[in-house]
Amino acid sequence: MNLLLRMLRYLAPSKGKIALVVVVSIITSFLSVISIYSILPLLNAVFETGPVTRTEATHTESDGKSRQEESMQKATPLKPAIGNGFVNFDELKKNALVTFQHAFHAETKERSLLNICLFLIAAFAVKNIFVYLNGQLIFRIQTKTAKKLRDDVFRSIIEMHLDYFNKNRVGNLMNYVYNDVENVNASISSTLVNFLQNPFSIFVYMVVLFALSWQLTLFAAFTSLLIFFLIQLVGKNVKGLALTFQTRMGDMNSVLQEKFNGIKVIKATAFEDVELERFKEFTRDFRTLGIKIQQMRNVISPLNETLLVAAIAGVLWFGGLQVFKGVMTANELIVFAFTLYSTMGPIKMLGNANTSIQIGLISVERLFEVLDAEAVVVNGTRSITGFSHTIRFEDVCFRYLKEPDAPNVLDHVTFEIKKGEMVALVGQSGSGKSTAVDLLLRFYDVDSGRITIDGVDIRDYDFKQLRRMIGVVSQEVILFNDSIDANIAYGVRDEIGHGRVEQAARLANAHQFISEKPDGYNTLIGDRGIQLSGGQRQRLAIARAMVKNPELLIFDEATSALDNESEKVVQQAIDHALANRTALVVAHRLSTVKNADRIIVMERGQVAESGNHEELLQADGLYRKLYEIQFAGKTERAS
Ligand SMILES: Nc1ncnc2c1ncn2[C@@H]1O[C@H](COP(=O)(O)OP(=O)(O)OP(=O)(O)O)[C@@H](O)[C@H]1O
Repeated sequence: MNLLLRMLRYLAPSKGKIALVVVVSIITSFLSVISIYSILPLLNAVFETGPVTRTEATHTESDGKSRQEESMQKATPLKPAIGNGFVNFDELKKNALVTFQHAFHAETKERSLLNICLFLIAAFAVKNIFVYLNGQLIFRIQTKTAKKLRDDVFRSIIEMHLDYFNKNRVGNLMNYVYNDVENVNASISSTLVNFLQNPFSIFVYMVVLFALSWQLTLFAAFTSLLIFFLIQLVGKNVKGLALTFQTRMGDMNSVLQEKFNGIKVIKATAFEDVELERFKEFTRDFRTLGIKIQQMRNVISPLNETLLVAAIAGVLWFGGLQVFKGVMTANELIVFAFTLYSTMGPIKMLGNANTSIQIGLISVERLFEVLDAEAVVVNGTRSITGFSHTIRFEDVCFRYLKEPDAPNVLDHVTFEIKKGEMVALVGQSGSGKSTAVDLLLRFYDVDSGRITIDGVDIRDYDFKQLRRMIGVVSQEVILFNDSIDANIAYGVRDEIGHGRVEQAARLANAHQFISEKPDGYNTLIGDRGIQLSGGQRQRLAIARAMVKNPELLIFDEATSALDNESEKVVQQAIDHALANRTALVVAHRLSTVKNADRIIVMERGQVAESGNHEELLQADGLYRKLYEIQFAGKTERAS
């Protein structure tokens, strides 16, 4: 119930349109009845016997009553009313027919026939204009609601703390934004059609059916229910299989995404044939399932038709008997069959509505879970655009897993970065260097201790402003499929001109290679910057960090090795970037940090030692060991 109420809140901005749907639905339903009912005089006119001459027509007219009217009176003798005067269907039918008869009356029978045909066209045309109008209205309502929901879900996901993305697979998140919203979209349309539009149609069709013959209507209702029940029974099996098919289809998408993303590894290991064999196995299963579904569908279609024909035959048989008894005319039986056929559509939709609404509700529940997810990293209110003195880690402890026996990834870490200093974090892989950076950026919050900027806990600051004053070059270079210019100016495009972009590119040693590209700064670099070399990608990442002239530069050095030439150019770019700037460098190559004001050596989440390069070499501790390992590696490679 709560879910429905919340969904109604999403529909609230469209309440005007929803009211319009109701009005248009009522008009459409009445037009449907009028258009169907006009068939009866048409049939009466056509099935009147004998050639019609003008004299005859004039003669009948001079009698004050047309032959058609007479025959109609004959064909529809007064029958007893149904109920206790609530609805006198016979009167209703007779009046409707006489009204139509008068409306179409003309000098000749041919002319009357033409009038009826023209009216039929006009009535159906007007009705269909309203049907179109309703379709448009409903589509606008459902897409407006789905758009708002999709925007909200995307906002909610993109604002989520980083750990949320560690715990949720990308495919799953994409599912929320695409499939779940799509399900809700379909469900809204189905609900609107079924609860605003179809009830009116069914009601007026029912009135027509009862007016024509209440006995036949009851018989038809019983037969149809039986047939629908049988059809639903078969349909259920297909639905189950179709769901499995959809899941497999989703699996195939994930497999393809993974394989194409990892195409380099596949090629480098010459694994194409193995992957092809795996894929063939997958498509084999896929095909088998497809055949099963199609087999059922192929059975269902003729089966449904046979059952429907059986229902219609039943109605015609029962109706025929009514005609023989003189309870209804043959023409009325034809109109009855036509109306019954028109009623089937809305009733069938009503029957299917439940499934669509249930699927929609499951999706709504999942989406509201995303929307309700609480922020683990709570934003502060203090504004920050720069700092004057010190950034301090004060006895910081942190662990990713919050179980009591999980080890601390950072264990009582204390160090500081003074304004203008370059501080380096070094240590073996997994010692907690990147985690310290992530805490400073408030991707996560410390478990105990605190990080301060100019003495203020960073949890008090607005974290978006905090992040904006920090330029980050991370290990993994993330570029977008856009121009070089847009990639460098990412996030600050509206604030800076091309001059600043070029200046940053020069600082990052990137200007030259950019200028050599055919479109210069407007060159598109492909998905994830695939059209650039590793070194070029790194230099663009440096330019991106430099372009905002950050108060603090965080440099998480890439572990992937570049060739000597690229390494030299990238190192130069790093040196330019670090000059005269407060910087925190996570370094793997100790050559990068020789000039650092302070080097913090991390070991298993703790600060093992700190000092400058010379001091640490002399201390003869972990730093010296690491240095010697790297140095030995270099000399080995050189020899
Ligand atoms: N999202 C995460 N969830 C759980 N554990 C994590 C997560 N990220 C890192 N860790 C663990 O935390 C520890 C510290 O990782 P961190 O990335 O900070 O190390 P690092 O010193 O930067 O390593 P490297 O030099 O290899 O980049 C490692 O043991 C790692 O496995």
